[in-house]
Amino acid sequence: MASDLKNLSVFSTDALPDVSERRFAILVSEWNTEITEALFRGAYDTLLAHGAKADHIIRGNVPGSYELTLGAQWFAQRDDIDAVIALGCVIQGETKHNDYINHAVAQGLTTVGLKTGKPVIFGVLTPNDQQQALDRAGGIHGNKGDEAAITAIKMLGLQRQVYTQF
Ligand SMILES: Nc1c(NC[C@H](O)[C@H](O)[C@H](O)CO)[nH]c(=O)[nH]c1=O
Ligand SMILES: CC(=O)[C@@H](O)COP(=O)(O)O
Repeated sequence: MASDLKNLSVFSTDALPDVSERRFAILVSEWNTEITEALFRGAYDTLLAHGAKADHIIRGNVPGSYELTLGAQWFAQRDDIDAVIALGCVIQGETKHNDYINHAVAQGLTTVGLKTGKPVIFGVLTPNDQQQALDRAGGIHGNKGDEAAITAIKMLGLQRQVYTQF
């Protein structure tokens, strides 16, 4: 398997932009809270470690991952928010419910980003079981929250590059 024994959170942090004045919203789903709290800790700590200020990070909770989309839209529509990080964990159940949630959230977050022109980061785990979730929330495969934070920072850097005149 592609992810066997790999730390999926290994990423380059070379040439990250200055985000000391950037403002971030982190949305956290309340389903599978052991996992999503670990994702939040990873995202929050990674933002701070790479230049964001604690008072420039706002957290919002949503009941489940399906609600991440509307929560992301509310934050992304704020003039004082530059990027939104959406964190959740949707574990395969007995039915296809998880598929519907995952597809809705992926498409919904994409739409919010496109409509607002702001980075809206998909930090949602879609594991088959609890162990796969634990492995990606600070376990052997890293922390998806770390990755989501770095992704937000990198996209803000690209945004600045794109909209900076020659
Ligand atoms: N089963 C999981 C859910 N289900 C709840 C939905 O996200 C949603 O809140 C509900 O359908 C009402 O709209 N949510 C997760 O984040 N993770 C799950 O494993
Ligand atoms: C993944 C979920 O939505 C959770 O409610 C379990 O779903 P299921 O009813 O398919 O077991």
